[in-house]
Amino acid sequence: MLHDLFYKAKNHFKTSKPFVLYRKPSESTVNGVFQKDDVLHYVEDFSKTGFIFAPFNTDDRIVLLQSDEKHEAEYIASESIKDLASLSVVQDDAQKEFHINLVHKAIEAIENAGVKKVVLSRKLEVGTRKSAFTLFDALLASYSNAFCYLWYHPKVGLWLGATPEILLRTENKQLKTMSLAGTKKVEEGKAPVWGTKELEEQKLVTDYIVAALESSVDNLTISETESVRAGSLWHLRTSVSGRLATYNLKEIIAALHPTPAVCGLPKAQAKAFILENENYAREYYTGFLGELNFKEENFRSSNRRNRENQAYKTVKNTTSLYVNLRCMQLKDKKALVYVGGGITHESDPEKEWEETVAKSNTMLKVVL
Ligand SMILES: C=C(O[C@@H]1C=C(C(=O)O)C=C[C@H]1O)C(=O)O
Repeated sequence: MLHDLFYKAKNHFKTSKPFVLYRKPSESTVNGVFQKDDVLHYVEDFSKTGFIFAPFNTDDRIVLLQSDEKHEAEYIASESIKDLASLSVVQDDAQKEFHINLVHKAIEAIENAGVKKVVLSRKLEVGTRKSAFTLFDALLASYSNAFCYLWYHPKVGLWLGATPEILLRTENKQLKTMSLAGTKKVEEGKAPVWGTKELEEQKLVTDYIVAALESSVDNLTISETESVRAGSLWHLRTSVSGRLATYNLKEIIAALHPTPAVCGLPKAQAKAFILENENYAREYYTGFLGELNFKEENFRSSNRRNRENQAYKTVKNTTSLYVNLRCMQLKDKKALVYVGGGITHESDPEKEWEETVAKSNTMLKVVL
């Protein structure tokens, strides 16, 4: 039962032991991975099994939560959670001015320094008395097609999120990823109409992913681009899939992360711009998280005529990683909410600010 899973996680939290609770997009199972001690393990070569939590900056190390115990429970919507109200958050004028100046600076770098796209972000803080578990429950209730999680390590912190973006999924050598970018607010009853700015910035991401995978993935298939809804926002999404020539996760992740959906193009220049000009550390925001090398058992039976019923087992190696977006960190009774957006030569600074405000509502709706 979900109650028992939460109870177990709460005990882990009280005794300062690492755990993660998560539900994959459009699934009803809530999974729990529990580590028995508070050792901080790191990913070395992506060969181990566990739940990983990676920062934006690839110079920093990736945390591996060891899967000493795993439990799961079915999510049943709780009656107590009402539809989320629309929000009015007091605007932070200083942050707005800083962000708009930052966007201007990026547009200058795009016009003069050969940068094509850079994703700029900020962190906002709001007080909250709600517990991490209440917030996670609200995420589960509100965002059924997102990857919802609550992650804790006493030596790292407490993070929650509801992300719409897959970094990659592998099932043995079969690989799936996506290019997700471009943002529009949902107007109920209306289909989104995309402008060239969004179409171009999303295509940059698709082209980058295809180029990054081309040499190591066979039968690369690229879907049509479609509009997908994430809470009260629309995004553009193209799915990319294929078969890995050799199973080398380290190489594939290094080729993909950080994609221009969260960093920019060219990658090194955009990353340098971000690290130099955003006035805070992203930490795990725009990093990635999820299951690494989980074993999935499949039972198949072949009942040919009246022969003996042979059941046999195949074991699949699966990895499911998500980009850490629409997320927050809980610290000292405060929610630190992280939001950003892609800047191109067509960006309007005021609109870019508004886009970050709209994205912040995904978390603020459950916090406030
Ligand atoms: C950077 C964020 O989102 C990313 C940027 C988007 C954009 O620029 O339109 C859209 C989806 C994500 O790829 C965020 O949510 O903070």
